[in-house]
Amino acid sequence: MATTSPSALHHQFLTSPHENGTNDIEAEIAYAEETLPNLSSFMENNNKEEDDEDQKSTSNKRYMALLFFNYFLLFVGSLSASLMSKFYFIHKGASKWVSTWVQTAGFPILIFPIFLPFILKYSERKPYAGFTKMMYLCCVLVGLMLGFNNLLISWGVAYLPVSTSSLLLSSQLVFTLILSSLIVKQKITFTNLNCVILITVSSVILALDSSHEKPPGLTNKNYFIGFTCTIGAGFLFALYLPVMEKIYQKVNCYQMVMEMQLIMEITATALATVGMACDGGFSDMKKEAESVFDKGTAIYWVTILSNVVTWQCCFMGTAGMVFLTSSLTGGICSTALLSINVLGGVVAYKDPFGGYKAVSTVLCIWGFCSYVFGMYIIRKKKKVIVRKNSSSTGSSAELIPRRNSDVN
Ligand SMILES: Nc1nc2[nH]cnc2c(=O)[nH]1
Repeated sequence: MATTSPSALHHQFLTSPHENGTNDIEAEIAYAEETLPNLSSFMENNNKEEDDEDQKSTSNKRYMALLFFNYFLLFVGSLSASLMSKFYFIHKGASKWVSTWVQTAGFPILIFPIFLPFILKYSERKPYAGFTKMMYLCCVLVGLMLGFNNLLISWGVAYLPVSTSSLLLSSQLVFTLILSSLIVKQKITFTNLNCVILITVSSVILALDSSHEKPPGLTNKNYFIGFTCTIGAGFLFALYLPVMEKIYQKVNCYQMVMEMQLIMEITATALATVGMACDGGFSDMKKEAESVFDKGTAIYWVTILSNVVTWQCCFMGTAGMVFLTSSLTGGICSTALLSINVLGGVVAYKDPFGGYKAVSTVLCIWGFCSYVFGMYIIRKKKKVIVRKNSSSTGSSAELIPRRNSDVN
């Protein structure tokens, strides 16, 4: 526990970077002071909180395991959901409502991570303990936003070639950078700007390469609808991420993130179910299964089930990434995967792979790796400063405010 007063520690902490010459860290700390004017009281609270298990604190033993698990879910979920959605459309599936509904209809899977730890007495916390009415309301509103996003994505995918929709969707990264700087005060740094530019350029190259893939029957009206819907989805997803980060600032346990996700997905599924019921989606599904899908009824249902499960992995991974890192990192990971999904198409469906796609993939991997490396360096520098301060003051307190946007 700290033996020096928080304000003295704070002062000493702010002066130490000069000795190290680590000006970027100094700027980040000054920024933390600006955005958290009551830093001394924050540090007192921080000390009190030390005993509580904060699963998003990077000093938590299980942080890295949870981070890798969520990234694995996002990676596998995004790649397989994109391949399975494509499989549905390639084999004559055509309902926009069905492709919207499958994105969140896997919400019952969330019951396992939410209730099993309590039932098996692994955790003493009762599911939904500590939830306020406001939190429920926020989850329902975010769920509606997610439901509209899924609907817009389905309209975009139905009308536009994959290349065009992936180009338009990559605009979500620029929106995410802007909206997260407004909503959660995400700092715009060289590292994140460089990554946003490289991944956006990578998608532009990809789209330019395959712009000739425009289907012959696509009318101007449908092109306009697809274009507007995809840009709208990019904007909604870019809003969804920092809004989730804002909500998670009040949360320090992963289980609560899954509980919130369950409410959001039930709301999004309810929206899609109403749409399905009003617009003949359920009868479309039956008709497609019995006579339209060219791989037969059994494979149709397997495709629907695979879509449900893979989309679920994708959303669980996204929520976990935003909780453990930040909305911008979550957005970067999701958008970088859009380009990687193209490689999935090359391997699974023998899509052509030329020079443009190769350059695009290299840029995307470069942008993503340089971002991860930049984050690693910043964390390492911060650890050194904290250790120096701890040894010179005898304090064991974690002096850097644990605010994800500052780090990510
Ligand atoms: N708009 C949008 N919706 C998604 N749903 C899952 N991933 C994404 C994404 O990257 N963008």
